[in-house]
Amino acid sequence: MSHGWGYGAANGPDKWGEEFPVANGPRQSPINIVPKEAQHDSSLKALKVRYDPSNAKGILNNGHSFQVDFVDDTDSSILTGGPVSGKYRLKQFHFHWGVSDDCGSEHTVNGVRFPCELHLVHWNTKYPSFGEAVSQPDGLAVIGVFLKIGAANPRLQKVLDNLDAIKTKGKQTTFSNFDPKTLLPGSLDYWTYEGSLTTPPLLESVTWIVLKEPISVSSSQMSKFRSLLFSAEGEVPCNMVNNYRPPQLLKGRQVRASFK
Ligand SMILES: CCc1c(F)c(F)c(S(N)(=O)=O)c(F)c1F
Ligand SMILES: [Zn+2]
Repeated sequence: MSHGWGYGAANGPDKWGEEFPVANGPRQSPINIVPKEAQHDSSLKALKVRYDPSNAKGILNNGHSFQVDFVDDTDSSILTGGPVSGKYRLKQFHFHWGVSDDCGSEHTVNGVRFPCELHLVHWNTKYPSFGEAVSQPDGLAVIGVFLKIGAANPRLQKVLDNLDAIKTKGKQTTFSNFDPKTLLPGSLDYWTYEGSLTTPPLLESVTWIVLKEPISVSSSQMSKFRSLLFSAEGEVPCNMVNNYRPPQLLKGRQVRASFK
């Protein structure tokens, strides 16, 4: 590709394989989840997340989404249990969304798309850093949470209130004292499978943990996501919408359920 990857016709998901051949690999993400084909695994543990709000550091428009970054130099914000062994440290969370409420999520359930999907990215502390972990088959664990149109979500609003300050690519601002646990639904029931990053470099290093229960978001809150720009200040404005990769082939993988 002559220019960086993105989500447009010229540089979008159908073109990523030209620069990142792993795009056609055996464990790519996202996938369509078919609950009836997901096997309940009674050996799966309950998901355990403990986050320290003081680890929240900043919020950044990275030109593909926006992310909230966390201090990850201690074990104070970690994921344990669930399908993983050991401790995984929270690095960042970000979202994927559509141009309208009928699309936007990366994972789908029985082919149903949600307007938005939250990803909480954690790395395995058996490795010295995120940078080392991201290329290892057991390097990352990402919790995926669907957002469904309903009542406005006041906890999500605390994040959206900061988007005016990061409208264009490369802009960032401080973001502190926030507990991402407040963005999780009441139930931590999950589906899990072995997959990849859903953006280039598409590394096959992610244990996916997709929560069954969505959280709510209002249509007007969705408009706030769509007010961001892919483009940098001074460039032709390009609305940050449809920053999702469509479902990829399962290629024989098993999806397990933590619940009956
Ligand atoms: C390399 C940084 C990064 C991403 F850019 C990203 F999009 C995802 S995703 N959508 O699979 O959750 C990650 F997990 C991740 F670690
Ligand atoms: Zn993501």
